[in-house]
Amino acid sequence: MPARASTSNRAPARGSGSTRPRSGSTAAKKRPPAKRGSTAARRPAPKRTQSTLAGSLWRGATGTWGLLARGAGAVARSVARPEEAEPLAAEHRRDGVGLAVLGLAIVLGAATWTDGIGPVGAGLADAVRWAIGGLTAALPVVLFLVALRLLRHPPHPEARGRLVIGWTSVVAAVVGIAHVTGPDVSPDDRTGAGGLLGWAVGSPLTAGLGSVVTVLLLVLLAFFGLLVVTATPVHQVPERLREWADRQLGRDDEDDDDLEFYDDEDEEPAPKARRGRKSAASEVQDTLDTGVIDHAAYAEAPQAVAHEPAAEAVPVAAAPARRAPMPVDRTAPPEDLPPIEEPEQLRIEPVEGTYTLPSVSVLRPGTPPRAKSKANDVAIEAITGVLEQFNIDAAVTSYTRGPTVTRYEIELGNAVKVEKITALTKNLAYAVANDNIRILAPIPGKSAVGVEVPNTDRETVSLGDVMRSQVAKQDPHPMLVGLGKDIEGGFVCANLAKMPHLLVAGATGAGKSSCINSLLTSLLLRATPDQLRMILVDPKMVELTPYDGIPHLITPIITDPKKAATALAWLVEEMEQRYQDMRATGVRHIDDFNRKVERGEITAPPGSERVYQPYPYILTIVDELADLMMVAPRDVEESIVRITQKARAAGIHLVLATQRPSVDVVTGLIKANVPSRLAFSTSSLTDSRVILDQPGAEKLIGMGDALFLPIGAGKPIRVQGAYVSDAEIEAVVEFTKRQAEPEYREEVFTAAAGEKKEIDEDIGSDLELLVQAVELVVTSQFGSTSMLQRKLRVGFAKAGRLMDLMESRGIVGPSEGSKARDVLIKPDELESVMFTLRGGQL
Ligand SMILES: Nc1ncnc2c1ncn2[C@@H]1O[C@H](COP(=O)(O)OP(=O)(O)OP(=O)(O)O)[C@@H](O)[C@H]1O
Repeated sequence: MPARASTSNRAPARGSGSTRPRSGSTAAKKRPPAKRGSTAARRPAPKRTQSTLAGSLWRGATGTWGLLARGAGAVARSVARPEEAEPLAAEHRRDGVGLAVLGLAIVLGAATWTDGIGPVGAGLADAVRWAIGGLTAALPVVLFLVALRLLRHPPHPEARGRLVIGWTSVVAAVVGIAHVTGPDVSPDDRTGAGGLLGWAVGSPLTAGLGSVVTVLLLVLLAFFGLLVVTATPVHQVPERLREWADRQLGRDDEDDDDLEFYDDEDEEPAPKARRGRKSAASEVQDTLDTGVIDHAAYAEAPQAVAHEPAAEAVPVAAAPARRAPMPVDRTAPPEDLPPIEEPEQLRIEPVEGTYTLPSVSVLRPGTPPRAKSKANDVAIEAITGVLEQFNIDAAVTSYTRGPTVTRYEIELGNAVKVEKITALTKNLAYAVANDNIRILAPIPGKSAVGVEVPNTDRETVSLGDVMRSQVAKQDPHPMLVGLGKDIEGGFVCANLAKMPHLLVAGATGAGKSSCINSLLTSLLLRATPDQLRMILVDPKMVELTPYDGIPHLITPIITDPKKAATALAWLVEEMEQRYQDMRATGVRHIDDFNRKVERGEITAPPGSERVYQPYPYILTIVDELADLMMVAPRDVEESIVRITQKARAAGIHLVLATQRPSVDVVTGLIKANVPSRLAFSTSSLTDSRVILDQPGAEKLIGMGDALFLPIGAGKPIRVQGAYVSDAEIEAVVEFTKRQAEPEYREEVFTAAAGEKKEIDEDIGSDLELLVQAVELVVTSQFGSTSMLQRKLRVGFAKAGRLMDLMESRGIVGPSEGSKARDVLIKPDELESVMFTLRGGQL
């Protein structure tokens, strides 16, 4: 249990920061024992056999001499080259220097303030007096403080240069001032004023500038020295003084007894007692060496963990017993369910006869989950080892094992910064031998830091298990889909109608297609064609082929991106139509509309030839958004934005998948309107940011490992995607196909063309001329009317009309007098513009 480590425990760890070996045992291993040991063992044996008295004496003398010589040599070498000698810890060297300075303070104090000192001490005091004059009287106090500082604080090698410059300036200024302002002294006896040093600093300045100016300059030098020593820029002086005063006041409240426990100071801030112990001087120095301390955080830290003090932390071995790793309700074993009988969406008539949903028993069960395995114990040991090596007061208190990763929960001791764990990400990854670890600091909703480590023995989550789980059973909504299992082993389902639109993205091979298969299979298990209609867009031509011919389709699977753009335009029209009906009947959601139509509570207005029918949900799945965005970026983006902004109430939902989550595919507008995101493993942090607006997906490990960010959630949840095999898909699809035929709606492709016909009227007989004009303007990126006159051999009036037609279609900007107009279309968008101009035909 890594409760606060004692000083003796810390020593070797500090050593680890130096170039010397970290632990004694390692040091022992690294020293070359073979040389010393073997030499010592071999040498005496042959000599003992032929010894005489004289010879023995001679050998004894030479041996003793040799030993002494080797000992002296070793000491000399250790002083000269400590890194090659028997290691002396940095702490011991610093303690030695501190004690030596303390000894010097005692000697000088005795020599200066008393008579009880011998000739050596007196001589030393005289020499010091000769060097710095009257300031010698204060030197023992200064040396005492320096000794305290050395003994109580860890070294800060990076501050050494600054401190030397600062203190040199201060000392030079003080002895200089003492020389100028002190009594006149003879060159033979400078002991009264600033001594030899004072004379060296003060006399040249006084000779050149006069004593008043010299004193002023030396005061400035002393001030500069203090600024350097305290690492305080001039503009921060008031702030630092205020902080210092605050600390002084705070310290006055503390119990004086605390001061007695004043011991070593270490990087780890300790609880209240430690704060009390800290002298103002040491706090100032901490501030100087480490930058401004966040005192608010410092004060709050003990409270943050007050409910669970470090002393009561559960030892690692007991951790799993203390916490139930899995919530029972969500991980209850899946069970066979009858098909949903009372769906929320109302039936409509197109399917003749009764439509039976496929049974979920068609889907196979997955690997049985395991609450723990040997791999978990090994990982706990590795993580605990890292915490101990770095002397962090924290412990692995429990863990939750998911199908793909296990999350180890680390609880921190008092006043341990969370950043200390996050800074160790690489060391933790090294210790568990996996570079895909993810740190959650903290775990949302918990006072613990989470370390997610991939399981070496991962489990497959089958869609069958998810759809048979209690979570799925409790919600009979036809749009409920099985997503997978979360990190705690709980099943995760999502209602597509509530999302209301979903972006699925991730690198190739990360598990998107498997996810879309799971979504589609879930829907086929739950929704009849009366409840749900689909438009499937599959520009890759292979991914969605198994679903060809299912009765839920409104159109055959669309593989042509241009046709997909047209279908999206139709969806916009359909949405508007539904809105008009809802407005006319005063309902706000398609579910209410359907319910009221079913009950006969609303009918079409008198005089209208229409008969209201319940509307099915419409789900459009685009398997590769990038392909659509390449063909007709503007139209596709516009349709998607219009659908996503309003379609929720109209029962129209989009699932957009892409393996290229770049900003030109998932544009800002699309992102802003598709609030639910499912990110599979991405190849870069940038991609993760595009999908989730935060990092994380780049740390996923593929094969269905995903981060799910549902609408309104701040933090994504980690989910292992459900897997459904091709055979299972085929079985489900076959079952649905036997029930009913798809009823394709021709208007999906003709409606948009019809709309274009109106545009054609506007263009009239000038279509071919306009097409040529657009081609000219877009390829040359030069919107000039006179160019059109020249190249198309038309008159000024005709060229002007063509230009106006182009302006009305957003191809060129408005007229700017005699200047050429701005061309708003790039050459690579030309094809889609032509397609639109020609009324959706090539
Ligand atoms: N949820 C899952 N559970 C287990 N294995 C999975 C899961 N999802 C994907 N895999 C494995 O990963 C492989 C690739 O997955 P998939 O084809 O879904 O990736 P993709 O992201 O769609 O790739 P692409 O963009 O190239 O189509 C699958 O063949 C399967 O073996």
